Amino acid sequence: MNIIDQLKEIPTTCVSDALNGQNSLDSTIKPLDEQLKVVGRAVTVKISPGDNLLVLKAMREANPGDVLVIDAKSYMDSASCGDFNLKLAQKLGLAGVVIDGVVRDVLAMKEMNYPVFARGVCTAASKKYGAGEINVPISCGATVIQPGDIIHGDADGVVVIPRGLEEDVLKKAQEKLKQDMEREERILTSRESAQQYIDRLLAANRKA
Ligand SMILES: O=C([O-])CC(=O)C(=O)O
Ligand SMILES: [Mg+2]
Repeated sequence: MNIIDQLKEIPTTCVSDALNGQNSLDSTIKPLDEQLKVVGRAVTVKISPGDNLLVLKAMREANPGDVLVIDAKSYMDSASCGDFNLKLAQKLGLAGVVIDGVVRDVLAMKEMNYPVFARGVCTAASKKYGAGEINVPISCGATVIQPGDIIHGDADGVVVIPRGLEEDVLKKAQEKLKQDMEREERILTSRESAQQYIDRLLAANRKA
C-alpha cells in the first residue's frame, strides 16, 4: 500500500498527535460533510480575494488524487468555488478541495459526495481576472503548505504533513491509533477500571 492509502486508514486526530499538535489548519476551516475524509498531495493556489480564475487553472494542472488547497486570505464575501467549480474538480479526479475562504451553492455541494473544507458560505461569486500563483508555498488556515505536502482532513478538521516528515508521521500515527484502541479495550471494561485509570493519571501528574 502506498503512503496515501495507509494514511487514509488513520483519523486526522492521530496524525495531529504524531505531529505533536503542529500543522493543524485553523479549526474554523471545517468539512461541509463530516462523513467525508480527504488524503492526498497538495496542489496549491494563491488567489486575490474576489478573483478565482486561477483556481480553475490549478485544477486543470493537478493530477488525479491531488488535493487542491486555496489560499483566499480568509476572504469571506465572495466564493472561491461554487458547486460547478467543485464538480469540475471532481470530474478531473481531484481528491478534494480545502479553502481558506468560502463557498456557495452549498446545498448542491452536499449532494456531491465530495470532500470540501472551507470557512463558511456566502452568496456572491468571484470575478475571473486571473491574479495569483500556482504551486508556490501558501498560507492556509494560518499554516504553511508547500506543493506536494500531504493534506489529511476529516470531521475533526485538516492537518498538513510536510514532505520530509511523512514516513515518520505515518509510523507514529499508526502507533497512536493502536494505543488508543488498546486503551479503550483495557480501560473501558468497568466502573472500577475507569476509576483506576483516572487515579493513576492523577498520581502520575500530581504537582508537588
Ligand atoms: O462560478 C463560480 O465562480 C462560482 C459558482 O457559482 C460555481 O462554481 O458554481
Ligand atoms: Mg454556481
